Amino acid sequence: MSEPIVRYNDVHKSFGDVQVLKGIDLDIQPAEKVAVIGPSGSGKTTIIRMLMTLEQPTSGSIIVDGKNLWHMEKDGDLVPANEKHLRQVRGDIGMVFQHFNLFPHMTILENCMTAPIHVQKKDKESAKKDSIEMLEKVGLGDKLDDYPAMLSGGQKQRVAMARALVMHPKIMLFDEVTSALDPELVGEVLEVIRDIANEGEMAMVLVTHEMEFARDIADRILFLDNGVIAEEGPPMDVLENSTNERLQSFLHRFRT
Ligand SMILES: Nc1ncnc2c1ncn2[C@@H]1O[C@H](COP(=O)(O)OP(=O)(O)OP(=O)(O)O)[C@@H](O)[C@H]1O
Repeated sequence: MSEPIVRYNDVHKSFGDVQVLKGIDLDIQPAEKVAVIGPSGSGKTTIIRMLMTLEQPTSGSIIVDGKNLWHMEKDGDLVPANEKHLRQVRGDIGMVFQHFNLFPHMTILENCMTAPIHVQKKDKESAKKDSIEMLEKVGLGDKLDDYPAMLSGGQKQRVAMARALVMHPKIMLFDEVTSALDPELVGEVLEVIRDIANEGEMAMVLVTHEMEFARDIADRILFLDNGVIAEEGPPMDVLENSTNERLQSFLHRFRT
């Protein structure tokens, strides 16, 4: 097996007195697709927000592509990471949120071009070319000059995906990206994720309540319960064959 692209080592996270993650050990392989399921409040979002450096573990470490997220080497010692180090690590990771977080005053093309120009320091022409290519890939090649307010929720979410993809991340994180959508718009967004997954190159971590979708595209499903990974394995094992009672009752709620 190759070196993992992501490694969590005994990661704990507390907010005040509340222990949200209680010892997460997890390796994710390059190109692996991992779906995270679990009850509300079990820590699913916190797990992936930590990968994006939006939250810092209370203890334990997270390694992304060989780089420690929060610490860097200096003169042979591990010291707290500086902004430059964090920017470098973040460069490997793209994230799509439940709420689209688009810039309302920019066209969708400008929304996509901003990070390549300002973060990756690409020239405007190549940022534009890449952004158009990604927007075409998510089916929005005819909307380049529209503003976010002119788009449906599904289209906005597809812009958010193009904006993350244009950075060519090694890992894509999806945090309940269909939860805020009207039911009839969910399919078009899942279809785009499925296409990205089928290309196969990137590792993907998806927090989702779409069990059928998780079954279809994930290599592995993690059931997070009360801050620990209570069950994990291939979709069939987790969704059909597990004897974990908490998992069974969680799944039962989706089936009824
Ligand atoms: N910034 C924060 N400050 C304080 N508490 C927080 C913070 N972020 C998360 N929490 C708490 O941590 C717990 C886990 O939250 P998290 O969002 O990771 O759960 P989740 O499994 O994604 O839930 P859901 O399915 O409802 O989105 C919750 O009790 C939440 O209130």
